[in-house]
Formats: sequence, C-alpha cells, structure tokens
Amino acid sequence: IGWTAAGAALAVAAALLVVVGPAEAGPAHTATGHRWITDDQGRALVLTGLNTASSAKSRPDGLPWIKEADVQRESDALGSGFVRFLIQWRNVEPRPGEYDDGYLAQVAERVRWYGTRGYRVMLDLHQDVYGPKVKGNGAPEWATENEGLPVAEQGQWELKYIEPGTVRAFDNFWGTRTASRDLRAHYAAAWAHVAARFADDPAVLGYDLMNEPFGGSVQGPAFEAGPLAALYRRTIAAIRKVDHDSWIFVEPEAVSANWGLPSALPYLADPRGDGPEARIAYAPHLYPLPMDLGGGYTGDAGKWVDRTLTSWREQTEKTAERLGAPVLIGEYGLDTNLPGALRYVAKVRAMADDMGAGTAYWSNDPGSWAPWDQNLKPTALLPVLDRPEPRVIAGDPVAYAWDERSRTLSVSWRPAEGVRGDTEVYLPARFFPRGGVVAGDGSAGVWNANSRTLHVASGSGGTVSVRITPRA
Ligand SMILES: CN(C)c1ccc(C(=O)NC[C@H]2N[C@H](CO)[C@@H](O)[C@@H]2O)cc1
Repeated sequence: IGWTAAGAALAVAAALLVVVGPAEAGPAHTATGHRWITDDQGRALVLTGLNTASSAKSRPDGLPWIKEADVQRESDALGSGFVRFLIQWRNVEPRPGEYDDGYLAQVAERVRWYGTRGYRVMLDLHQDVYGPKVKGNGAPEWATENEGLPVAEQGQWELKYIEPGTVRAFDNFWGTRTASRDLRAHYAAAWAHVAARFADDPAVLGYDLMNEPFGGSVQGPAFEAGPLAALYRRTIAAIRKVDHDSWIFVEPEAVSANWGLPSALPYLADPRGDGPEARIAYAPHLYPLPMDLGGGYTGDAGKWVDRTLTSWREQTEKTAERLGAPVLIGEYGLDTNLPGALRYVAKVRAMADDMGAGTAYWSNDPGSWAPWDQNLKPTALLPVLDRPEPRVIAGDPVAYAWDERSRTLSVSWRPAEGVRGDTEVYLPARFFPRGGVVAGDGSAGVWNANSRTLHVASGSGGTVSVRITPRA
C-alpha cells in the first residue's frame, strides 16, 4: 500500500484514540507553570515566524533564496520575530572533518539580517530523505552509505524514504544494521562546530538538531528511545562543551508525531542543569494526514483534521511534559488553495496560543503555501498570519488570545521575581491602524509605531489582565 494510505490508517487510528471533540481552543488559557523560552530579562517569548527556506535544500550553496530586503518586507508585513533557518550538513562539512567556514559566514550574514530587525533565529540542520545521493537533501555524499542500492523516483516524494537505498543510508547512519562507520560522531561534531560559531551571536536563539528524524529499518519507540535519543544526548553534550546558553530543540520521529500519534522520545538531560536551568525545547511538526487526502479543511476531511489536531495536542503536551520542555511547532502549513485552508491556519495559531507554543509556518518560499506569491505580492494567507499577538510577556503567562469578532487581544500574566521590562504586544495595522488602547490592569501602554508594538508595564503581585482594542 502506498505510504499515504498506510499513514492515513495510522492517522485515523490516532484520531480514534482521543475522545471526540473539536480542537477549538478552550477558554483562552496557557499552561502556566510549564516551561517557557525566555529572553535575557526573563520575559517569556512568544515566537511566531516562518521557515526559511525550502529552497536551501536544493541550492548548491545551501542558502535560502532571500536577500536582506526580503527580511525587511517580512518584518513589515508580518511583524514576525522568529525564523526557523534551514542549513545543510553537506555545506557545513563537505569533506569528513573539514568544515566550510565560508558557508557559516554566509549563514551569519543572514542571521544578522534578522537580528538587526529584532528576530530570533533557530538554526535547523535540515534533512529530507537523508541527502542528495539518495534523492533527498541534507547529508553530504561521503556520509551516504547506500551501498549502491537504488532509490527510484516517486510520484509522492515521501515514498523515497522507504526506497532500499534510502533505508540503507539511514541504517548505516544510525549504526543499526552493521558496525558501520560512526557517522553519528561526525554529526555531533558538525553541530559543535556550528554552535562554536554562533554561541555568542545574540540573534541565535538555538539549534534544531535534526529535521523530521527517520529511523530507516527501525521505527517508532525502538528508534526514538534508541538511536535517536542516543544521538541527541551525544549532540547535546558536544554542543554544551562550546555553548552553555543557547536553546537546543529536539524533534520526534516525523511519521508518527506529525500526524498526532504518540512519541516515545525520552527525557534528555541538559548538562547546563535540570529544571529551570535546562534549555531543551520540544519542536514537533504538525501535518494532519487527513488534510493530505485532498479534502482540505471541509466536510468529513475537516472533521478528521479536527480529531487529528486534538490528538496531536494531547500527544505533544504529554511528550513536552515528559521532557520538561517548552513547545515550538517547528512546521505547520499547507497549500492555501485547499478548501478551508485559511480557517485551518487560524485554528492552528489559536491552538498554539492556547498551548503557549511558538510557531514557524512552512514556509516563506513564494507560492501557494506562502504568504506571498511568485511576484512577492501578498496572498490571502498573509492577513491570517499577521495577527495581534504578544511578542514578550513580563512574567509567567496565564493566557493570551486574539478575538477577531470583538477586535480584542487579551493577555494575562503573573509578574515574576527577577523579570524586568514590559509586556510587548504586536498590533498589525489592518486591525490597529492607530495603535491600541489598554483596558484592565497594567499601564496605559506606550506605542512604538516602528515595530507596531504596544509596551504595557505591569505592577507587582497578583495576575495582570489586559484587553487591548484598536485606538479610535
Ligand atoms: C515517510 N516519511 C518519513 C515522511 C512522510 C511525510 C513527511 C512530511 O509530510 N513532512 C512534512 C513537511 N516537512 C518537510 C520539511 O521538513 C516538507 O518537505 C514536508 O512537506 C515527512 C516524512
């Protein structure tokens, strides 16, 4: 059976695992007490942005299509403050043990384009289908041991993952078939080299260790709790030797977690410390398989998507709690020509707000998935992504939610010891042409027209709750 058919069965099974119910966010609440990624003033970060860029997978230079002006355009159009920036192992380590610091200098220049505009950057060592030698992207040829086994082109790109050559390359990478070369040592060392380069870069928030991990012949809990967790532990240790403070993001196996199935990823200790000192974050992707069945987000397909969202949230929060980790949805997205697509994106953003999770939409590459077309003109997706949202919250977030009907952004938090600065909320021009008015606790707010952010000071003690509406 095709991968999608098998996947559909899995996704339906996952959806049945949960009590029937919509994925609608409940009363706007976020899980207080759960972990947050914080800035150097101790404020909770609400990370919202795009994946940049799928084009890096195939370009020989391993870089995204953008120029600096495109970063400025995104900042003006979306007010986003976060980017998941794709980089390639083939460009980091073109020959075994030899690192291309010219490539990292090119990456650093693009990081600066984002950093000077207030963005935080997560570097994603990206792979799909292992690497170019097996018709994928990511790994260098010298690290691709497919032993001459074939990889036939497929109508659906995902099916290349289960071609003989690809499975063999993954098995030899993970060392689960024979005592092959320790390619995992190279992978951890490559990350240490990247981390040493960016450890002191104020714009780099952290590192996404591997995009959508795949276990080859070993799947599910045996993979996640086995070779995947072992590689993560090895890589975390290597990074922490050169970078004490950056966040380290770990992903579950893609073919289960993307679709709302459970992850068996175990707790991963951070050498920098446990509990509040740990800086390990959980970064799953969200792609409800019923969406791929062509019905978009309408009718029965829409109902199955909602069940998948409910299952996905339940499994994600279970795994994040086990890891003691904040959640960042590293990828979500779809072809916005599908029926109901924009309603789906809005629902994912509302769910992420309700979870207190960051989001990186897939992707910024011009086209039908993106907020801009091939001529860089805004698509109907842009206003759905360009929504009022906190950027930083000066304490322990209790809840935040945007209600389009009443044009009200509600934010509540508990001021916390040692947290300095204001709560800053982003107010897009389409809803707040002249900024916002604060009702409830907190100060009247100070408007920064450049960044389109309203800065709200909060008193001490108790819970601060504010409702922000457009200034007349
Ligand atoms: C069979 N396997 C292992 C598999 C199937 C499907 C996906 C996928 O859809 N991924 C979703 C998106 N993520 C990548 C980039 O990370 C995009 O190319 C996919 O659309 C991944 C793996």
